[in-house]
Amino acid sequence: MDTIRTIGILTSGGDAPGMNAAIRAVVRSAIYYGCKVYGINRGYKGLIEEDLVEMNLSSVGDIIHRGGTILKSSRCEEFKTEEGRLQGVKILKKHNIDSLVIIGGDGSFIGAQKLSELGFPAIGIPGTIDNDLPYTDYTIGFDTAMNTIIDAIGKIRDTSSSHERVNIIEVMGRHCGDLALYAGLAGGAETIIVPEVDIKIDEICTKLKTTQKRGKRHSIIVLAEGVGNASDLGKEIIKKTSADLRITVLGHVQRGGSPTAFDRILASRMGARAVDLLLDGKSARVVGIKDNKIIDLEINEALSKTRSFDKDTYEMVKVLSI
Ligand SMILES: Nc1ncnc2c1ncn2[C@@H]1O[C@H](COP(=O)(O)OP(=O)(O)OP(=O)(O)O)[C@@H](O)[C@H]1O
Ligand SMILES: O=P(O)(O)OC[C@H]1O[C@](O)(CO)[C@@H](O)[C@@H]1O
Ligand SMILES: [Mg+2]
Repeated sequence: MDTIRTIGILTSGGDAPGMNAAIRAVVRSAIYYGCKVYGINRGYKGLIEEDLVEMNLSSVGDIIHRGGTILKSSRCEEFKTEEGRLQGVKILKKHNIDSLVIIGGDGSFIGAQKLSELGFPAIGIPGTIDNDLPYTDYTIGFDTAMNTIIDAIGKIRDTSSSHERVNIIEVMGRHCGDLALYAGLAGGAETIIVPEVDIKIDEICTKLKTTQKRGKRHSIIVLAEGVGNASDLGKEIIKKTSADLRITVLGHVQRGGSPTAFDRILASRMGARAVDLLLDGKSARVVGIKDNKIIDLEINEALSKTRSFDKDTYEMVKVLSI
């Protein structure tokens, strides 16, 4: 346990279902091992503004099943500046906080990396629906968001089928196509469009025509937001096919809701590992999961990895959706 006695915890960037389960795991493990924990509200913004409160075992009661984050989240431009970060460190030191657990996505991890460069011990837990961190198989929230999308696809499929329509469903994920790919596969989408694979409008329209010819009454196109917007794509498809087409932009419904069992378990395991690392005197590391094993690695190494898209699954979907 050595020197670490007071841990700060915050959630940053877009919220993700399962963040609460991760907070619970960090707080409960840390207290179990005799540490004090401060919850910092509203991410890096709350840190700079000294919005923090000491947490106890009950602070994290009744939250494992709740979406969102009890600590709230934000995007904070000021933390991208050296002055902002130094102010953050000043607040942490004022409260004798000697290490920080940051639950967030790639942007939040850059914040954590820069904090580490200032000599402040930080550990990152990946919490984002986007699944866009290459060093880990899954980020907390991805599974829940994927299931939310699948649920929506099922409902849209019913009405698309009744009306023999094409429906484009635009999903989140920033520059990452994972949500579109796996939700599209599980939802039986006819076409999946992701930023990682170039697809021409003619290919999309040909697929529509061939599936219609063999009697399919509906067509679901899942579009990742990183490619472009559904409305522009819809106009192009109508020009070439005169399809009866509707658009659904799923939006922030994908960020909410009770986390799946997978996300709750993942978050709990990652939260506990983060505390273990701090107790072992480690810092500047991030937690992840590979082949169902919880892993940790240097934050610099994690951020330097490049994403490899699951092209095999993408190609398989093409075969299965003919
Ligand atoms: N280059 C940077 N230097 C310092 N801090 C950063 C940097 N980039 C991002 N951050 C901090 O992390 C916050 C969250 O980043 P961002 O908005 O990219 O979300 P994220 O953590 O990637 O999560 P998500 O993508 O799921 O919304 C930013 O608002 C900022 O405070
Ligand atoms: O909540 P905001 O700020 O509109 O951000 C939306 C973005 O955040 C995410 O939900 C998570 O990074 C993205 O998928 C999406 O592009
Ligand atoms: Mg991000």
